Amino acid sequence: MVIDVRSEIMPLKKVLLHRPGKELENLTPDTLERLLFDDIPYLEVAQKEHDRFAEILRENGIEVVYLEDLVAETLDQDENLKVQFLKEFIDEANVKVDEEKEALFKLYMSYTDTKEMVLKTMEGVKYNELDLHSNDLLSHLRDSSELVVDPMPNLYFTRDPFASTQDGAILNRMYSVTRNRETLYAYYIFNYHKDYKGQMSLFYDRKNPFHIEGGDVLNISDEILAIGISQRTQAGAIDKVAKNMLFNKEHSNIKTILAFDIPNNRAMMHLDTVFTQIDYDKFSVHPGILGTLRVFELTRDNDSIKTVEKVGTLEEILSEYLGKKVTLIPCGGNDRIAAEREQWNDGSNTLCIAPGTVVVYDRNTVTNRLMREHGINVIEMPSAELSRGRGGPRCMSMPLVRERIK
Ligand SMILES: NC(=O)NCCC[C@H](N)C(=O)O
Repeated sequence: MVIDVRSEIMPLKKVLLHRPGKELENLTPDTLERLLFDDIPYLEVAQKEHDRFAEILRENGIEVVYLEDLVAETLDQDENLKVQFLKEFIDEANVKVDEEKEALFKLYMSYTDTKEMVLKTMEGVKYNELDLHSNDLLSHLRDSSELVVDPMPNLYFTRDPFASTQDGAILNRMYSVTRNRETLYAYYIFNYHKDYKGQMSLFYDRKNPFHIEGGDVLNISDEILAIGISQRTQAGAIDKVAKNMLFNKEHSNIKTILAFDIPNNRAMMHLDTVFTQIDYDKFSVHPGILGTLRVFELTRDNDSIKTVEKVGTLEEILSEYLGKKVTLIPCGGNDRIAAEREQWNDGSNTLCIAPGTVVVYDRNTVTNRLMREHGINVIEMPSAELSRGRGGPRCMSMPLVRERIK
């Protein structure tokens, strides 16, 4: 199977990453908020940190594949497909002038190496890179160093444009314009790459009206999917996923979807910024959600879906559905200042690569020590520059294959 993901913790065998590129250098102070960053990373160091992340994964027997490579392989299969992709990409890039669209197409097609072309689509384009000849008022007034196509700096957070689950993926419509453009890459891989086309299920469509993001989706077990109702994921999207997965015996064993109603704010933008599973019975959690939570249980009821509201603490709810008592390890411990500091720097956003083994940001020292005190094998990665994008190791990875629970 090209995709086989039925837990958050079983040994990770294959994972999708994107190495941060020049898109980070097209961030400017006045675009940070719109492009969802809190500062401008130092690209060379961010790349070194990301290379160490990939090296840690490979050292643990995990096959690392890069988004840019899969997209290039897809488009290299057929020149017409490359043209079709570029036309669709330019349409979704919000370019308003026909001459600029034609000049963009010419620029992208001028790349003889398809991977370089793909990286250029990710990086963003300035007017002074285009061969433009118009002599209208617009052309006289535009600043040639301005961007005609936005960069996509969030692409290294491969967790979000789609969510692997069962034998396929939830291919998302995303909350923001800047990130929704990212989902076109996965669309082309899943529908045209020779290894993926027809070899996997799609449980959501990027053209659906409601937004959902992969950071909100946790594979609690082969039969239970947890999805956050958050700043990034709407209830209507969860209803649609439920219809596509609870009545699809051939491709989905999911029997229950748990929709967690979490605070709608940037610090807790996805469910995986407030809790992640790190062992069979252990979770790293943000103390801010240790109180009573609203969770909705969606299950099949003959030909319809039954939705029941459950009220309880995260510990009670997870213990009930996992059928065992779970331990919640608070991010930053019991010190509120440390908890807020380390949650902001994604201390809860761990990537579990095997039961009890997690990759974490080195900067969250209190949380990392606490996890070790609970017997967790904590593998630290450098994070000073990568964390400026407000995502952690789980955000920066999308599992494609995990071993199944025996
Ligand atoms: N799963 C995640 O928590 N992803 C983090 C995404 C960070 C990115 N700057 C965003 O705001 O979407």
